[in-house]
Amino acid sequence: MRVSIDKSSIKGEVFAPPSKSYTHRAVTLAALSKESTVGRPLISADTLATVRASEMFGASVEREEDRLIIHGINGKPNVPDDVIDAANSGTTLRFMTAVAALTDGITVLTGDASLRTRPNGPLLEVLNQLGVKACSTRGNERAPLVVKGGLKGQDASIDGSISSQFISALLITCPLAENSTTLYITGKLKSRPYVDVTLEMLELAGIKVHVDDSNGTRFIIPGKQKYDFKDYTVPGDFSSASYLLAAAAMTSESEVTVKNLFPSKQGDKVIIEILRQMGADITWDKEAGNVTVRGGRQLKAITFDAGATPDLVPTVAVLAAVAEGTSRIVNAEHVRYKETDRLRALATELPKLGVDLKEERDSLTITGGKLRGASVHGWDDHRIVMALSIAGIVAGNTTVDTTESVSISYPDFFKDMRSLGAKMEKVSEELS
Ligand SMILES: O=C(O)C1=C[C@@H](OP(=O)(O)O)[C@@H](O)[C@H](O)C1
Ligand SMILES: C=C(OP(=O)(O)O)C(=O)O
Repeated sequence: MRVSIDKSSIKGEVFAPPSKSYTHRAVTLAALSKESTVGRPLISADTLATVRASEMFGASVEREEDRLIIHGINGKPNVPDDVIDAANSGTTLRFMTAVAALTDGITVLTGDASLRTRPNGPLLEVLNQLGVKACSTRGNERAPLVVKGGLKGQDASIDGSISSQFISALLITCPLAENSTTLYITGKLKSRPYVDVTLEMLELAGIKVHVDDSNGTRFIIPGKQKYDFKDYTVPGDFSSASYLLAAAAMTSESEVTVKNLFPSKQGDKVIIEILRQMGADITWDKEAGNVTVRGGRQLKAITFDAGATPDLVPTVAVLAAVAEGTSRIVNAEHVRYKETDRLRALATELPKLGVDLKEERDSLTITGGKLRGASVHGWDDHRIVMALSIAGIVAGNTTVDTTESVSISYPDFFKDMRSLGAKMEKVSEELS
């Protein structure tokens, strides 16, 4: 679907949508427990993929007003009676590939065209070290994947430089293995805050994991543990909030408060520091959970290391496009393995809006200036669509296509932006 966007300032208050990452974990841990409720879950295409997969492993999930009631499988997943389709969700595919290792049969997992291009090699390799038979049908480490259960647990090492989801997936399932596992991380662990979110949730479920960062990183995971995840309420999502906060910072006369943003292990809370560093007028009332941004200040260029927080790259790239000076987004190679190659996508679309940008293997160099309206492509990637959309309220006279992809993480993005006064109107339905 194409949306047309005109110059706008935005004013008002919006609740941050629930966190996608916390919702995935809450549903997965609840499914491995006996009985749990998950309050204020994000209901989006990605998290529904995790719900469906959990049900295929034998859990039952009922939706009651603003919570999910989950009857879990108490650590023993059934062999699914059909292929598990993770759709567009990398988190679902990785987590459920590891859950499949706990069954006493064979599970096939697939995804949409985008997900079937994303790498899973390190996860497959380490599962085979841990007593599982795991492979990809095409022999290219990409979904469709086939997993024959038999997770034993032992010492193993895994490359952490491609995706932290492989590590989170193992932290979730190895506690249920026969034996203990020590997981040694090789390479530079990227997206570490997401592992910290996993560890936080495991502790809530009564699962013990010892983290040793003294000489490199290793996780010591005792086996034969039991999940006891209880009632949980999902916090607000800083990655989704980043678009609202950045939009306000880039447009004069804007004043926006995003609510439901409390101190969190989410790495993407750093968007507040980034905006402050760029000179934005931003305040965070941590007790009330309110972040307020007032627009109108000239933003200044920054250097942003994307190693820990890859999902902020589209937001920061657009901020850099209007900032005074030259910004660098570095340590970003793993941002190429998301729904799209996001460095490539941004390097293709932002110049159409008049942005001076240079793409290198693991970085973008962006010199800020005046944006001009253009017709840009969203690459069927929710984060590219939302970043280009907020660029559109600065540039004016802009259209963005494939906007239905916001259903992945922030289904109400356009509704919320319009409620704040953004001029964003649906133009057409693409023939898909
Ligand atoms: O564990 C998670 O919830 C996520 C981890 C990150 O992926 P990588 O660890 O592959 O960088 C991030 O990009 C994704 O949106 C969510
Ligand atoms: C890459 C993302 O999620 P996933 O890896 O779960 O597809 C994302 O939300 O940007």
